[in-house]
Amino acid sequence: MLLLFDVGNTHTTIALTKDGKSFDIKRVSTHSIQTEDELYVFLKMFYKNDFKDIVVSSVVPNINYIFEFFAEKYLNKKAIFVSAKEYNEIAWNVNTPEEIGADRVVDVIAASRDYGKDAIVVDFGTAITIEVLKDNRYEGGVIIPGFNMMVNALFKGTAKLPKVELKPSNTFVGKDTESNIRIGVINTILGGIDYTIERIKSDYDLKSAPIIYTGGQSKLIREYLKKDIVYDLELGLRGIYYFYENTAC
Ligand SMILES: Nc1ncnc2c1ncn2[C@@H]1O[C@H](COP(=O)(O)OP(=O)(O)O)[C@@H](O)[C@H]1O
Ligand SMILES: CC(C)(COP(=O)(O)O)[C@@H](O)C(=O)NCCC(=O)O
Ligand SMILES: [K+]
Repeated sequence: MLLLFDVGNTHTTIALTKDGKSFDIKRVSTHSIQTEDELYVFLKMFYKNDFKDIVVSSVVPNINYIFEFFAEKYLNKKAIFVSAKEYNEIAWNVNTPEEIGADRVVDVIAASRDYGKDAIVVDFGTAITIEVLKDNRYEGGVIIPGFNMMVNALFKGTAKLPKVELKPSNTFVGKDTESNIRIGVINTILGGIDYTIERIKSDYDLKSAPIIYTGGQSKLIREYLKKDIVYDLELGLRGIYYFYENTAC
């Protein structure tokens, strides 16, 4: 069994898998991961199996050492970390491939493996990212503040605005402060993403490319997705598995 970690700035998704198709998933808050021994105790509560390898997609480098210590101490192995430069089935057509967040790398790997050589991926996490894949070439993308980040920014940056609960609104004109914020934080961003995707489609001739939404917060907007959008919550986990298959096997 393989143990996969998708370490995001808010949550870490832990997944046990044999085949990269089905996953036994647990979610922890990333800041709760403090030592390799605590991680071991936590994992033993949920998983009885032994782990063949651990594969980590991390965008929080200052806790990567915990996974290294865990792998050495409890598996007598080296933890495997996702990075663009080690995956050569995709051309990383950006200035500094080593700079691409591992979560974006695995989204792109899984998109190319499961949806074809062209795809547009939107990952709704702490930050929202858009990835452009054209002819199996990663052309780069977009980074947008996440919904919660924007609610917090308005709350911390003003005297009177409250921290509102995230709920999309089906109107574009708010009648009270909360709905004004919700429309500003969610509806305008979704509209901006739609506009950006239309521009990407015309600039890169990607008119028929699949549009894939993923990430913890995509659950929030699922009922607002247009019919031509694919909702794939396990995209990144499959990408970690494909990375392992391609680089460690
Ligand atoms: N099941 C959920 N329902 C609603 N919001 C969620 C859910 N899971 C995560 N979130 C929110 O989405 C944001 C980040 O989601 P997540 O994908 O876990 O982020 P990251 O990968 O950046 O750690 C956080 O603000 C978190 O509170
Ligand atoms: C943009 C991100 C913060 C998103 O991470 P997340 O919201 O999943 O925590 C992450 O992909 C990252 O740190 N990227 C590095 C910069 C780049 O990809 O260009
Ligand atoms: K993410």
